[in-house]
Amino acid sequence: MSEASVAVHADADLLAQAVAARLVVKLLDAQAERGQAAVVLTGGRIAAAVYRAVGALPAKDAVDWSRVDFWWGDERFLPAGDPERNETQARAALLDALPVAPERIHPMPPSDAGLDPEEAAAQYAAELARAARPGTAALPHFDVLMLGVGEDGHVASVFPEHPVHYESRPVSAVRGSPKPPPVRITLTLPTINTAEEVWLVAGGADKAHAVGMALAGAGPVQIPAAGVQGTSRTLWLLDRAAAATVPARFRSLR
Ligand SMILES: O=C1O[C@H](COP(=O)(O)O)[C@@H](O)[C@H](O)[C@H]1O
Repeated sequence: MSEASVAVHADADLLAQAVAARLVVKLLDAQAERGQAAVVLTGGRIAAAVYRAVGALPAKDAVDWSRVDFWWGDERFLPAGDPERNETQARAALLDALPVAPERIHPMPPSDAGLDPEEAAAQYAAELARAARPGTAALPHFDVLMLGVGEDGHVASVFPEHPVHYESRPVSAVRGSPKPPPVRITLTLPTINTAEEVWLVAGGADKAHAVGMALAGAGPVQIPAAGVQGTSRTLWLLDRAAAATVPARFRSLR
């Protein structure tokens, strides 16, 4: 497990551009090492800005997008194509414009697929297991997993004090989400923490309290972002407003 590090950018626009540039480089490095790459996408406002920024980068054409697997960290359990789905957002902001391999896009099941949320979560866990190295793991290798951070400190759809914290399966249905919509599907924190690199991306003053609490060592049940650690790297990517209460010991890393 890795120690957290923090990078701060002047504003949300520069943050999105910097994360986009990092993502392209990370995918290039992964493809150079492994011949392919796997990224776990997130949802929310800053994520959409990052996806748009990737789409605008000339260097994106250096990535072999047909050898990138796209997974999701969480999903709002809504019908296919609903604009509030994280999948719909990522497709519109980036994936539809890239030469991706359709079979390497792995959205979480929508609510109109004939499955209840628990069945949908189990189906996603089975899809992850199929992509794992046979006999060695229940999950694929994730080169980078991106997370937004909620004002309450939630990551993916792991919310403060929610029973999902006690779920032992790798993917969980979430009922009674405090943020709409109330039904969701999420990777659990132990699953998130199998990723090689986890990037927590947050912009705006409304995120400052949660970011500060997480980096100050809050408990993960109270502030789920505090429970996130990549196996090689845990990187907080912030704008100045979101970084306002980052503890002093991280300041030299800015
Ligand atoms: O509902 C969700 O919210 C968070 C954060 O979204 P933001 O708009 O406040 O940045 C997001 O990371 C998560 O994937 C999503 O389902």
